[in-house]
Amino acid sequence: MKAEHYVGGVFRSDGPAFPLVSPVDGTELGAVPEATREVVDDAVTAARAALTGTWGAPGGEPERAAALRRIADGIDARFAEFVEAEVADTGRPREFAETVDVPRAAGNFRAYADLLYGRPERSYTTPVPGWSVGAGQALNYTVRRPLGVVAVVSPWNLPLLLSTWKIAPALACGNAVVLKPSEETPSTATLLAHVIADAGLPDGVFNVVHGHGAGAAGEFLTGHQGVDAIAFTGESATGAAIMRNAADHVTPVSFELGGKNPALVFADADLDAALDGTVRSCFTHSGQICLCTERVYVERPVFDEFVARLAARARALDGYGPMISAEHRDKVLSYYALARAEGATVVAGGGVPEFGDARDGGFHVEPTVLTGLPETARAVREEIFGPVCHVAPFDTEDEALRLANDSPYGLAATVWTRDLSRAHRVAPRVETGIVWVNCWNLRDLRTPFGGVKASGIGREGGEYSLDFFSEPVNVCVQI
Ligand SMILES: NC(=O)C1=CN([C@@H]2O[C@H](COP(=O)(O)OP(=O)(O)OC[C@H]3O[C@@H](n4cnc5c(N)ncnc54)[C@H](O)[C@@H]3O)[C@@H](O)[C@H]2O)C=CC1
Ligand SMILES: O=C(O)/C=C/C=C(\O)C(=O)O
Repeated sequence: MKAEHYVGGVFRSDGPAFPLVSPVDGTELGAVPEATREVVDDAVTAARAALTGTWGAPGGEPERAAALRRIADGIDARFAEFVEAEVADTGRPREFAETVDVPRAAGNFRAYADLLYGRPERSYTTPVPGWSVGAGQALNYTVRRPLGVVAVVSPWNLPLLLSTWKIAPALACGNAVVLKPSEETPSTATLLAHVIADAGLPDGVFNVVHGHGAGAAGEFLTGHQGVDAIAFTGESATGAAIMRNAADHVTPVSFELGGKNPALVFADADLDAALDGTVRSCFTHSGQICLCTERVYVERPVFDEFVARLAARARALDGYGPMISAEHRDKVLSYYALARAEGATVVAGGGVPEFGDARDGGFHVEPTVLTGLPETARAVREEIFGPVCHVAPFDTEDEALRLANDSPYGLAATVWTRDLSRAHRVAPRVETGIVWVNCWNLRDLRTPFGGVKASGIGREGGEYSLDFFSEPVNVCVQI
């Protein structure tokens, strides 16, 4: 699929082009148009114009829910093309795109078509006070209206899943959307625009502009006066830059940012299950999921066994996929070097795999297990976003919690224990937005999703997204 902008119902490719590079073997896959300020202006103008139509009008829920279902059906109908595009752009295992990315994208639209009907609003009856005019009562009730034009800025790690996770609730609430996908992974966004065009949404309700972030399309969009809200997933430092840019227009933001996620493995855990879970949470998509574990704390009696078995599993991994770009591979490798310099023992991996085929031109790194670093080490504190974890021992529950919470981030944690009381005691004390007990990345789309501290602002999912993407308006009627 050739990457194109989609603006006001029209596909276009204006702006200088930049190359799209395969992370698997470094070959060029195609060219992507870089949206200029004019293209971004056109997209915001088209989105604003669409708001004057029927899309976000009161009572439009049935029409919007039907449209979201047509989009979901359209994704299903082009399933193979979406899989192809996501695999080519990201280099991820095909099975991951087939079982996670594409089904979940359709699922995001279906979930919000359903959720539109499940929203009770409260009403309050208030006595009219003596100092007011007349007597009797007033009835207060809340109506929800769309925010307006929503900018969605999405990352490269789960391009379709994460963009539709924001687009679906934004559209459900009657907003018009301008999507700026990552420059690294533009293809499924263009394909989605075709599906949305075929689903018959009014022109301008959904728009896509391609291009880079800082000093380019992302910055033009998030600083645009015509944008009423920003939903962003990506690096925490980028979130801070977007906030500064949005401050002039006091634009509300919903942020899903980075993490340095801890796993706590207690000695009473089912160690096989904890190992399986930790292999998944550290190495799925080569660690390029914001929910991935990078810090593992293991109770001392099982520490040596756990490290040995985790390292063996890491060494045996195959087909885990490359880093997204040469730049990101170099960043991850620089952390491997830094960890060594900081005194780490490299128990598994630590380098670049050799395949003896075309993949040697790609951006692969080895799954890596480290031990022996102090908690102050940069490799323990900073998000690496690669297939790497540091494993450290602990002796008490309080120590485990102290270690887990000593982080600028607070996105997701996993706790492995057979002790039910301990699980319920520990989970609320971990300073993250999500705590998984004896599992990882089990998702119910109605639950609050997001992080604390530098890991984000606000929550996505279910009614939390519907709340962000709509404005409550209180109507007070004297009766
Ligand atoms: N928490 C998460 O889900 C993710 C975290 N990351 C982290 O970010 C690091 C770098 O990856 P990137 O793709 O470069 O993440 P990023 O945060 O730079 O990019 C995410 C999106 O924001 C846009 N963007 C970048 N700078 C912008 C700006 N100043 N104004 C507006 N938009 C801007 C990008 O074009 C992209 O669409 C990774 O190494 C990882 O640490 C990356 C992807 C997802
Ligand atoms: O990696 C991220 O940024 C977020 C991942 C989110 C999911 O996997 C999810 O919503 O299920």
